Amino acid sequence: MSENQPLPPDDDEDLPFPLDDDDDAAAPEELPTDDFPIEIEGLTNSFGEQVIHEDLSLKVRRGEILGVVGGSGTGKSVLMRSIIGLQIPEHGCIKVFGRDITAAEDDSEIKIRYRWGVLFQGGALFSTLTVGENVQVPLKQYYPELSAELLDEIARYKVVMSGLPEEAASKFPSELSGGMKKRAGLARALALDPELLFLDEPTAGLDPIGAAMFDELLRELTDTLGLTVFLITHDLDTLYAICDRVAVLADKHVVAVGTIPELLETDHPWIQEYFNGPRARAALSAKERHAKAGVAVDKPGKAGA
Ligand SMILES: Nc1ncnc2c1ncn2[C@@H]1O[C@H](COP(=O)(O)OP(=O)(O)OP(=O)(O)O)[C@@H](O)[C@H]1O
Repeated sequence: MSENQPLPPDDDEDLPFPLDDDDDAAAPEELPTDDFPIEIEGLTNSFGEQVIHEDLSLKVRRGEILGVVGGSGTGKSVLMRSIIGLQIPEHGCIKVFGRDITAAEDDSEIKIRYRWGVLFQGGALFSTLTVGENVQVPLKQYYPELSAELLDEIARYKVVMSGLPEEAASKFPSELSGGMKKRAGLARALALDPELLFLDEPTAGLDPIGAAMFDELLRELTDTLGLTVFLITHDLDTLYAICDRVAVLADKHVVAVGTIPELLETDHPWIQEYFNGPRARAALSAKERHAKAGVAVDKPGKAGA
């Protein structure tokens, strides 16, 4: 750990884990689970007069990568923040692993945070900490008894798991490329062996090859670790390549959720324009080209890798 105190993240004000010293937060709890680790019912969110969500409902299936799409400003990030307890909704119920997140009176009451990992849009890495130290932050918080050696070892393991060379653990965020930063953020999101992963536009700003490699990694990790993934994206290639289902936000709620062929059967104008536009056709034909070249296998994610 650097002697410097961590400064707030350089590019996002949010943290994917609490920084309070609540000892209870580390206590493992047996919580009821079912086939929907996330269940949202009748959600309403507003900022002043601006209503973002109105009567929004959505269920996320265990083990799926759910793509979340919608026009700019439709409230995708606000929805994610609501699920992880950073945005208190006006109305509605959000259950994560069967626990009503909205019923928690304060942050420390949300004791299931260790079961999810978050990669915010900008990565939100501590700029004064190395990548390895960034990964260690949530580990130290939830497992303060871990030795420095073990922390180092776990952090290196997560760094490599995220597709970075081991040496990257000792680098500072400013020494990394954009793609490496995303992977470093992913390593930190995976620090606590989460069951749920929240990703806000993870491939934004990456070149197409870097984005495809990130997609491939994400699909592999999801399948290997049995993750459930809530993935906000504008990237049509990502949607076609790795998402099991896609939820569409429009008109203040989820207007449709399903596989892309199922979405195409709806007559919602935004869905038709989005999935039938020239960029969508290009993404689809790229996927088909990969399939013809023998890259595709039975899982959706392998096609576009
Ligand atoms: N803390 C806040 N205070 C006031 N308004 C907010 C706040 N956070 C978000 N908003 C507003 O809520 C709306 C939805 O924002 P959000 O970031 O969820 O959109 P988005 O769908 O993720 O957009 P994009 O695709 O452009 O990232 C926007 O109009 C935004 O200005």
